[in-house]
Amino acid sequence: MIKLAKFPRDFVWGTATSSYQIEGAVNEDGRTPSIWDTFSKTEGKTYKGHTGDVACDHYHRYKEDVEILKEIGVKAYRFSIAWPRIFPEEGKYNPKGMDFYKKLIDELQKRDIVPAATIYHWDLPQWAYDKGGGWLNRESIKWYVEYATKLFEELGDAIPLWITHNEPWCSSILSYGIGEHAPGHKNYREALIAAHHILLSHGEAVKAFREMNIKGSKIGITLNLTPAYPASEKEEDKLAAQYADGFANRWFLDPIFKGNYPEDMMELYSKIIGEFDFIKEGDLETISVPIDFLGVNYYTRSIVKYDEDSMLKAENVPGPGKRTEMGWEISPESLYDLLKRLDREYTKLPMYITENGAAFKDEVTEDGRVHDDERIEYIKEHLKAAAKFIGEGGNLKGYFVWSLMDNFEWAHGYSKRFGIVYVDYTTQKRILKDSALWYKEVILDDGIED
Ligand SMILES: OC[C@H]1NNC[C@@H](O)[C@@H]1O
Repeated sequence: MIKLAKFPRDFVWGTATSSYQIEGAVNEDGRTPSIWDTFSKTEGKTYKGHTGDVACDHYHRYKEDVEILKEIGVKAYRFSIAWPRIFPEEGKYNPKGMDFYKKLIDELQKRDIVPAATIYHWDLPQWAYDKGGGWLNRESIKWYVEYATKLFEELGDAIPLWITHNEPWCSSILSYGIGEHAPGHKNYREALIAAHHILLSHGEAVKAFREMNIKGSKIGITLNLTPAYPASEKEEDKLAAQYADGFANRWFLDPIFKGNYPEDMMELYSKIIGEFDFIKEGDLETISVPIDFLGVNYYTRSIVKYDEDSMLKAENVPGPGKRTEMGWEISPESLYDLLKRLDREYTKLPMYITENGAAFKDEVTEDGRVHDDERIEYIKEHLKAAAKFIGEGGNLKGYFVWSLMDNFEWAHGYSKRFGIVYVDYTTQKRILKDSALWYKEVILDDGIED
């Protein structure tokens, strides 16, 4: 068989999840509600009112799930830590909450699986939101640094890869501006304030991490990035793509890697939100403190045409490619373009694809299997794009499939399945889909064969 794409021997093959999406046990061992507990219980916010109350019951089944990770043969496992388990109230540390993660890490270490921990994957403690709107309150930075510092103290060098935030675009723009995610605000000025404080909290946590000098551990941030393409060669469509790129990507990449917000977007946004009075002296220096790696979450691209009436002067145009169950166009070549652009314009640091994957209509067939050929094809094509980038000298060090298992897909509830492991939510039975069996072979071969 010919090898389609070969990866380095030390390439980090992984899968990813997050606390609120898989753990359940929302009232156990001292955990208090997060904004997602509140949001998912608010009428009309999630598909059929689905919540993370039980999810995949991972809090009780973590040993079984780590055994599945071993069976698939992953080298690393990316999970997130639930802030409301660690600090159920402001300033009140909860050791029982930390114990769960110590047991999870212990199970991973016993199987030589590298833990990669995301500090914040959207489950802000409700108490933080109740104090001035959570990320709208500049005090959130202090609360976050206290939380992160406790994690560094208790888990420190047991976690070789620390990720400060997952997708700040989602925890700010989607959550405070568009309103699709918790806390469900629809105020663009608030969205930019939240984004600024989240980025500041990232920088302050990196500074705290450096002061603790944790041997063998690295720290970075994960951004969801969506390359934007003009619908035509018309200048106005190119301008639309520039704004769409600024909206999705540069508003976060520039402060982190260039120490400034993008001028064109500042100008565009100033017409909408007025003064940027929430940006204080020294903030951008903090946000742009050096990190060790960049996590890239990639799913799809956008194609836009000029639209005079829209805030961003851009209107999405459907692409020609096939779509996933999320309606996202499948565009592996755009992942290659994205990685090349990051390398060219932003950073030579190591990068990890910390999420890539797809939702498809998965069914358990007569044979008790899930023949998810579309997901295999999706992952294969994106791995080929990654291999091409590496082959050209790109500093890509790893790839984490989103997701290890089907889980709570936020506003879509359990209606969208991203896992390479199927979860029967009535029995909590796990079934390795064909994609998990295929991924196992890819990991064994460090490469893809057709
Ligand atoms: O939409 C799929 C995934 N995208 N990134 C963040 C995760 O929490 C989502 O489930």
